[in-house]
Amino acid sequence: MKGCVLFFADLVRAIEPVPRGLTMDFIRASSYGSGTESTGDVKLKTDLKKEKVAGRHVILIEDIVDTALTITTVARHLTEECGAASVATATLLDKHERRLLAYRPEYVGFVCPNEFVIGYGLDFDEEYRSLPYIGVLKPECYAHLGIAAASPDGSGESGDE
Ligand SMILES: O=P(O)(O)OC[C@H]1O[C@H](OP(=O)(O)OP(=O)(O)O)[C@H](O)[C@@H]1O
Repeated sequence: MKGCVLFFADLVRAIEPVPRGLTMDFIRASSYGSGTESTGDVKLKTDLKKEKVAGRHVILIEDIVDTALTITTVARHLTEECGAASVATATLLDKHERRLLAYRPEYVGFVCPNEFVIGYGLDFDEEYRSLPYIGVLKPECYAHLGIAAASPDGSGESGDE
């Protein structure tokens, strides 16, 4: 939820004409600890009422789809537990090279290279979310965690060290 809040705010204000019947809600889903890799254990926290979702068409707004563990978990929750009529995803960034689960978002802003990106909502250990742009985190910022730099070819080896 925190990652998408800036994109969400800009996106909904750009929809013309103002849609009738559009309602908004939030699900907090988190699987990243203090590192750059998903823990794979996606936890959902929400007070979304099933009756507000049942039978409705839902568009999930994401800042980034990476492994797709998060979006798959949220989409499954909305369909299987809340009874949504349909679920589509609009993501600002699609880092499809790193998919662990097959998932194709219906709406994609930009394809994202396999770099650790921060800003405009995206964080590293909760920092940098407020940057008004998206940037690539320098590997030296997370080298102390023993994490290999991301690389555009997905090998985990950085070519510019
Ligand atoms: O496709 P995935 O590998 O699951 O990664 C994408 C998710 O990771 C980030 O959330 P994060 O868990 O860091 O929580 P946040 O929104 O609080 O930053 C991002 O906002 C997506 O929801």
